[in-house]
Amino acid sequence: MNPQFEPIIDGIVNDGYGIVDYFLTSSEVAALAARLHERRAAGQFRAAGIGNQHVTVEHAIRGDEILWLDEATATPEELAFLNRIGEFVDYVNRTCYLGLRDYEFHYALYPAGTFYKRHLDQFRSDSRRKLSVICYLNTDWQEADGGQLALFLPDGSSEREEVVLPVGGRLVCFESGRLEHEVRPATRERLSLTGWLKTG
Ligand SMILES: O=C(O)CCC(=O)C(=O)O
Ligand SMILES: [Fe+2]
Repeated sequence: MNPQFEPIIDGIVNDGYGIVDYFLTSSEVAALAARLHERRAAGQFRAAGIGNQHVTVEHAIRGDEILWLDEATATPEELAFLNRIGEFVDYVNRTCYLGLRDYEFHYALYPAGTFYKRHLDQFRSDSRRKLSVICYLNTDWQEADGGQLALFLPDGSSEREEVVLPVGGRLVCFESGRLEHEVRPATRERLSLTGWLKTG
């Protein structure tokens, strides 16, 4: 029983999503946010696209800029993050038999006023993404800053909305093929590491 991993799994099983605060310490959040800003200043970020076969940039759907993490060029704090995710993957495989084999993560930066409209994370042509994981890298995020992640949870024949503030160090996880969600606009830049735990 892992005190950080177990509540995430419990949340997914019981509520349709898992959430844990302080997955990252405030110094880890600050270090990763600093790496993000350095890499963006170095021109490594690109506007995020839609789709996986024909990728297009559609600002009316999503306005974030992203950079995929690559172990080969990762800094110590990025490697520490990926290793922690690797431990979570091993834990999920020991306790849930999802058969996860791989994971991929990108930094995301939403400039103030940008958003990501309601969507599912699984591609129609590729169902290997099993769990979506988002870890926020914001310092001092307040309710008035906006930028909520809204989760649309099935509730009998209708649905219920849960909103999550992108507080630094907080991790949210849900089933990629099941849970529709959206990112609401914020009044300030909104930072995260977002990724997918995949089969095959
Ligand atoms: O940043 C978030 O809260 C969610 C991001 C998201 O939905 C995605 O990148 O697919
Ligand atoms: Fe998403």
